[in-house]
Amino acid sequence: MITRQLAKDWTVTKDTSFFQFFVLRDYARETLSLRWRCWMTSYFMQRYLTDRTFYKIQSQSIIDNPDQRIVDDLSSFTSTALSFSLTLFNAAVDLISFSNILYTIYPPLFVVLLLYSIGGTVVSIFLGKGLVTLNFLQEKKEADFRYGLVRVRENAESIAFYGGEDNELQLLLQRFTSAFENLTQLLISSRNLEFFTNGYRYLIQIVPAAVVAPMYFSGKIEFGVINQSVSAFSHILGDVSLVVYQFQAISAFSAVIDRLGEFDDILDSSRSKSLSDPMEYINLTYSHVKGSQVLDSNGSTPPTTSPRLLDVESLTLKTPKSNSTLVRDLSFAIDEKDNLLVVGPSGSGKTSLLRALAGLWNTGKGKITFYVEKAGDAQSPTSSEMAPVEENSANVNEEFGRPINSNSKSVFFLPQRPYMVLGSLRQQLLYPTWTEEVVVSDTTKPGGSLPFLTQVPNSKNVSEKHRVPVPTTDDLTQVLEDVRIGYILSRFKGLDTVYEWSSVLSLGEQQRLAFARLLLSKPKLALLDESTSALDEVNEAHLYEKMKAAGITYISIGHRRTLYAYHNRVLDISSADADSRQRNWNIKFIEQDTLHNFLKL
Ligand SMILES: Nc1ncnc2c1ncn2[C@@H]1O[C@H](COP(=O)(O)OP(=O)(O)OP(=O)(O)O)[C@@H](O)[C@H]1O
Repeated sequence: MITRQLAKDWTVTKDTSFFQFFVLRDYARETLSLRWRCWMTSYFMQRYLTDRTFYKIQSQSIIDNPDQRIVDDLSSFTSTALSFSLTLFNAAVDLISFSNILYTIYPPLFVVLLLYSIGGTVVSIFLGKGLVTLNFLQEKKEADFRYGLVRVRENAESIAFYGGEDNELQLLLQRFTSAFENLTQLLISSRNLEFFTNGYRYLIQIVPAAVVAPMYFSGKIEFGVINQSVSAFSHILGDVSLVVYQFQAISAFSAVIDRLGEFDDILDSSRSKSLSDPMEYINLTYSHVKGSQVLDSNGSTPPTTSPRLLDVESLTLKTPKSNSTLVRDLSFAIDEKDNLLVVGPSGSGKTSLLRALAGLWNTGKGKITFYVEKAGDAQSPTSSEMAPVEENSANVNEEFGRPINSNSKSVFFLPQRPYMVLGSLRQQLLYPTWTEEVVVSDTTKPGGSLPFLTQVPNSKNVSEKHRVPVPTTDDLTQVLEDVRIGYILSRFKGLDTVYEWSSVLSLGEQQRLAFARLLLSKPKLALLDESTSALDEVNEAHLYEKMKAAGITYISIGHRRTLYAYHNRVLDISSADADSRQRNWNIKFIEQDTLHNFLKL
């Protein structure tokens, strides 16, 4: 009795262990897939955020929804690729084991089975050939729909002010309907394929028994061989019919591969050359050599002996795709403490000039040279201390003569729309000069970290890369006082609480926060695109005074007359005439008298 109970227990334990094996196998597969995804995600993200590829993709609308490709496609690629490989491996082992059995019993049965499966595969491919495209479109449409919802969340206040809920609802419904219609097509195609697959699966079940039974009745084989042949037959049928049985999953997988392949090609091409690949381009360089100080009667070069910061030579700037000329043959130079105001009618190309200076646009021709260090150099010496070494072309792509990453912290750009990062107030202030290294804890190892994410080569290491000490809490508090938004510290309970800053701060406060970043970063040259447009004149004057006191030279774009008071020259760009070869700009010194007249008007 006891022995029987023990034997039963042992059998139960044995069965349980057998099933535990499957649990462990699935766990191992999922873990492997997760790690693979982790590596691929950091690999794709790193290339996406290098060389401003994200900007090129977005501004030139090169591919749809890169975010969805990084999140969803990579996830389903890694998990499906692994489970397919295991399925293929199992099928191969199964096929080898059972082919021999079936072939020994009755070779023609084996041949019939092979022909049947080849025929089935051809018909499935024919019936389901539209599924890949439909799956590709489904991914795109679902992502478009989700992006529409994200935009509503991001622009909640503007939509609420406009009272645009009904329009938003219609736009979102359009996107959803489009996804729904495509999914309906997908379901119909899948249904047709499924009809065939079911027929294919059951039609042939009877064949092995029907073929082998007569052999049993004629005494050629034993009864057990019939069962053996049926079992071997169905195993081999499953193995050689993988394409037929899994066609829907395979078509979804190929859609994912197509989307990722397309994305991968874009990321690769962006690395080797510009995505637009024009014949002519603007040559942007960062140099350690002091610029020559040629005096020019038209005011494009100031008569000073201060160190040179920027040279713009014969710059003709065009829009990226339409190739229409915005600025023709522009030349000017900026020395230290030489503050330039850029004015002109709306749409004349003022922001585009800044885009060219930042290296975001290179369509056109001419040369831009910054005489400052690029990011990652040792702590900046003053310009007068700069050694007259040969031109620094380290950040210029030799092959194509284009900047690889000229995001020098000696030159600081403040864009027209203030940008608030996701995070705490401290992170807002440290952005973009300092950043904390990403360390993601590995839940499988207490206190461990995932190696793939921490080894991203591009992640900035504060202490080594910038060698400028990270501002302390006191520095951050002080700079908030300097830009007159010290009060937000008590309102938002210190520097380390996380809010949706673009929603809880007014536009003017966001602009002052952007100036706080600038003052902390202490660049040599700041390029400001209507960066005080939301501020009152008193605050505007205060911020310009702070910049001057910090020894920052600046180029500003703006429409306000009050801005003339903080600049010594003005570059006036007029709208370019497509038929004319004349230059459409002029540059003048701002005389105090002229200034007073202006301000009086
Ligand atoms: N990505 C783009 N592709 C093609 N054309 C563009 C692109 N971005 C802007 N433009 C066009 O380039 C022209 C100049 O734009 P830009 O933003 O430089 O004007 P702006 O002088 O700064 O105007 P505003 O004073 O209104 O800000 C505009 O006609 C604009 O439509």
